[in-house]
Amino acid sequence: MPHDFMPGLAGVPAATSSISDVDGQHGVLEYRGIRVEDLCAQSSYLETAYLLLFGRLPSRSEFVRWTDDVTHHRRIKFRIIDLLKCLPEQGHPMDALQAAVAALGMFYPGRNVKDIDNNYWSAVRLVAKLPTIVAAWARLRHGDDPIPPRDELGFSENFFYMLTESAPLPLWAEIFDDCLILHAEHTMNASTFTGLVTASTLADPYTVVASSIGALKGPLHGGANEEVVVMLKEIGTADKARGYVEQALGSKRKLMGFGHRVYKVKDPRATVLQGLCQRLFKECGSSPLYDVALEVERAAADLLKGKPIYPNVDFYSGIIYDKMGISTDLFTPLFAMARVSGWLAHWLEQLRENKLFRPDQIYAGEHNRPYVPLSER
Ligand SMILES: CC(=O)SCCNC(=O)CCNC(=O)[C@H](O)C(C)(C)COP(=O)(O)OP(=O)(O)OC[C@H]1O[C@@H](n2cnc3c(N)ncnc32)[C@H](O)[C@@H]1OP(=O)(O)O
Ligand SMILES: O=C([O-])CC(=O)C(=O)O
Repeated sequence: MPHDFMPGLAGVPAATSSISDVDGQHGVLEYRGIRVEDLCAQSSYLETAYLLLFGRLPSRSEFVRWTDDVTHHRRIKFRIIDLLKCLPEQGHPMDALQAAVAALGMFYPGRNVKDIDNNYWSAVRLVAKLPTIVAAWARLRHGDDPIPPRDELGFSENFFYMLTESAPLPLWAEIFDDCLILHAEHTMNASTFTGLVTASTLADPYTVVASSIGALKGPLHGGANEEVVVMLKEIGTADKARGYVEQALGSKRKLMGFGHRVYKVKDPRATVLQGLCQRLFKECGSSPLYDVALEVERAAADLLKGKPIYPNVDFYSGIIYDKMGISTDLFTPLFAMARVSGWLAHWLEQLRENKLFRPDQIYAGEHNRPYVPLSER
């Protein structure tokens, strides 16, 4: 049956889902019906991950069990650390993360994705171990030993501890946890769709997550958070922002961290992230990058008048991570650490009524061409 071709599948539903919803006209994002602003104000990343994965907020005892399970699965096998040691230290951390996650699956080879108990433990391991892999790689590439997790530290606190060998200020852990909540899920984005296609072949969840990590890396998707800070540093000072934006738009270059397939207003996550920037700066002093970013947003609003192109989630997140001393090339791995719960929620949902993804194409090539032997070409 012929259908209209929609480049980039824009507006084409790829699944029926009850995990999250975006109202792109009004700038509303809900996870399982709860607004992200409310989750940031009242929940934690781990509780939000449970909500996404299992469809509702946990009871007290469920939350204790989930937290204990994740906490006790943070360690990674020394052979994963050996694998990371073999990778080129100048390589991108997203590639190291993807390789390590794919390799994790070799240690936990349960192939039966219909086994609900096995699936629970796969979700626990992936949520628990991604931060350990990211922190281990961040240290190993500089010749430092990885720092093992500490069970008495919360999810975000422990990540900072594994990265820096010291627990963060409580405010930093709180703000970082909110960043993870904001990045945890976002309907049928490119990396979730990638994971869903992989899931539909009944591949194991480590392969699903490894394929999603690959899609997240690109600069049109999660990789934009790194590009934004590169751009802000290149601009340098707020007074140069307008000229930069004029030049970029004049030469049809995209502003990184702006625009979205679904949002036709400012991404609500960008607004929350700005609030987090302000809380952080109140305690730790301002960031010149933030002043440049505000000016870029102002200039873009003037120059793009009439076009629905506003800051997205990637615009302000890196400014927070940069202020916390995290290297720019770790920003997209931080996104993956958070988004793994969304990817896995979609994996579990897909398995409930799986149908292999196998879309069609419109063939635009030739037919019946003669084969010309090499000697005659
Ligand atoms: C977590 C995330 O993935 S959020 C997105 C992160 N990505 C980025 O920030 C990269 C920059 N942004 C973009 O490339 C795009 O906005 C996307 C890929 C996110 C979504 O875009 P799409 O829905 O595919 O729209 P598309 O790229 O076709 O753009 C439509 C129009 O808006 C313009 N536009 C879109 N984004 C931008 C931008 N960031 N800067 C300038 N112009 C833009 C395009 O040039 C195009 O203009 P035209 O109609 O005059 O040719
Ligand atoms: O929804 C999208 O296309 C991209 C996005 O914002 C996300 O994945 O968080």
